Amino acid sequence: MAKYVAAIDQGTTSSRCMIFNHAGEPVSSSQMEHEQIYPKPGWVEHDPIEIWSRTKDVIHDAMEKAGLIASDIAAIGVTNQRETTVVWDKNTGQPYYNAIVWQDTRTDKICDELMGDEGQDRLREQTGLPLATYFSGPKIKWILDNVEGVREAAMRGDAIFGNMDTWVIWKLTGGINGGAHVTDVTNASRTMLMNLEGTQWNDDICELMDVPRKMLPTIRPSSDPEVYGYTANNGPFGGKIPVCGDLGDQQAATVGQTCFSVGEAKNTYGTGCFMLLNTGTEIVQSKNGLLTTPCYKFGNEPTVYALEGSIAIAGAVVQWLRDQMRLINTAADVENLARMVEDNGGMYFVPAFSGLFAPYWKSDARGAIVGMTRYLTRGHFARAALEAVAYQTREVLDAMEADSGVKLQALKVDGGMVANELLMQYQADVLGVPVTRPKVAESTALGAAYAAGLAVGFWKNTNEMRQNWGIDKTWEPNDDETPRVDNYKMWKKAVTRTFDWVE
Ligand SMILES: Nc1ncnc2c1ncn2[C@@H]1O[C@H](COP(=O)(O)OP(=O)(O)O)[C@@H](O)[C@H]1O
Ligand SMILES: O=P(O)(O)OC[C@H](O)CO
Repeated sequence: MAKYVAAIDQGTTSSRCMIFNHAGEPVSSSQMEHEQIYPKPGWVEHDPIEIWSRTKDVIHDAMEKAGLIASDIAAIGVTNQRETTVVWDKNTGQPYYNAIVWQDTRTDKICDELMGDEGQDRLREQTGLPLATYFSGPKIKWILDNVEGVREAAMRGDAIFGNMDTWVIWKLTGGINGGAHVTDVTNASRTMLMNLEGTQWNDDICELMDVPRKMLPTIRPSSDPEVYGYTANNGPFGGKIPVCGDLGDQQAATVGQTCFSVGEAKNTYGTGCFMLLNTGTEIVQSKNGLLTTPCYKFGNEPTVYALEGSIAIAGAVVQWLRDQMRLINTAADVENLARMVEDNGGMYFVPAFSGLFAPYWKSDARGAIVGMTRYLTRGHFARAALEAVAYQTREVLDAMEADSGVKLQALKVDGGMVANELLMQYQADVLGVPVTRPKVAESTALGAAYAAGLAVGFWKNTNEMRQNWGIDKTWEPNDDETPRVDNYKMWKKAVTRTFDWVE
């Protein structure tokens, strides 16, 4: 009897393989970063071949560390950076172009044209999303319009599209030898080509964006007892295992944090930062700049939806301080550097590197550092960068409370940045509610494992998963009102300085 479930988490910064036992505890883990490619200002790409190669490496490594073979694994779940777009030749397995990453802003003109006179919310009712560079539909159009021969190949049925979930599942289940070309409702929705209601491709929007319908994957449940496909004997797991869980990474973290009831929310601090609030089977349209998105669909049960506050730059600002500014050597160093100063010294850093996402949706905003004086030191840069993550989260939480009428009592957090204790305390101070980190902070991978395990009966129901959740640490808000009131007011003022920058 297989005692474990494997999860592959293909994130913006790295790819991970984690193996969990029935108690939802990680028994093995392996992670590798991949290259971030910046060909022009505002453009961000990944190499899909490098990503698949890293994925295979982390699978081998995680299996080897735990001394496991394929028959020990009951099921595999995949979770992924959402929206990032790959178009490849199904006969050769070769991508026609690098993956265009969710943060990439090259489709701003395409989005402007698509808006026409109707504005940013033209497709919001059907898709739950504003027209923005973030989503895959316009990225597919860019590849079809700009890479020679791809449109013709798509018309012939040779060029196929996928987000990273689709790419990884296709590869895992055999690739050119009959790999499954599938996605799940959570990922499909982020293309802007899917109807929220009914969770099917919308032919009118496909036509509007000039995307041939036949290049799109089949939309399946996030946890699918019918199984997307099986790993090949000569694949990285070395044997036949059902691949039957697929969730966008933010939805996976919501599942991993066991937010199964209406009104439960989590916030994940990775490259970006994403807060999701479970709204049940009801589709709640946002009036305050949030997204409406499927949260998960388990088998034949109805789709559960969420309100989402997406922040483009969170951990990415720390990477930028490390890789481009060379202020720190490792991401973790940012905490010590920030602790060298008492406060932000009046400096506010709005990292609108990819424009501003929720709640503003301004593609033409760009980053700004304001309030600078000669008093400031390197420590203030680190401090202001971390504070920016906390203020952006407050903006999203305010919007979520306004949209849902739910007053959050505590915030469940996870992701790479929650190792940063200074940030977590400041987050509690800015929000005025406790912030809680679970025992397993890799909620994203755990959520993908839960989706796959549920499909094969490894976990019987969501109650079993809830029992696995436990608290590692809680940060209580400080009594001092300054961060909540005065600093947040200055942050709001700083944000306005980034608007309308791109001509
Ligand atoms: N101790 C830390 N303090 C602040 N940021 C951190 C810390 N550790 C990691 N990070 C940031 O967290 C991000 C990685 O988190 P992760 O959840 O793995 O992201 P992703 O899923 O987007 O690849 C990186 O952007 C990194 O800069
Ligand atoms: O890779 P992450 O964790 O920053 O998540 C990226 C999101 O899925 C983008 O929508």
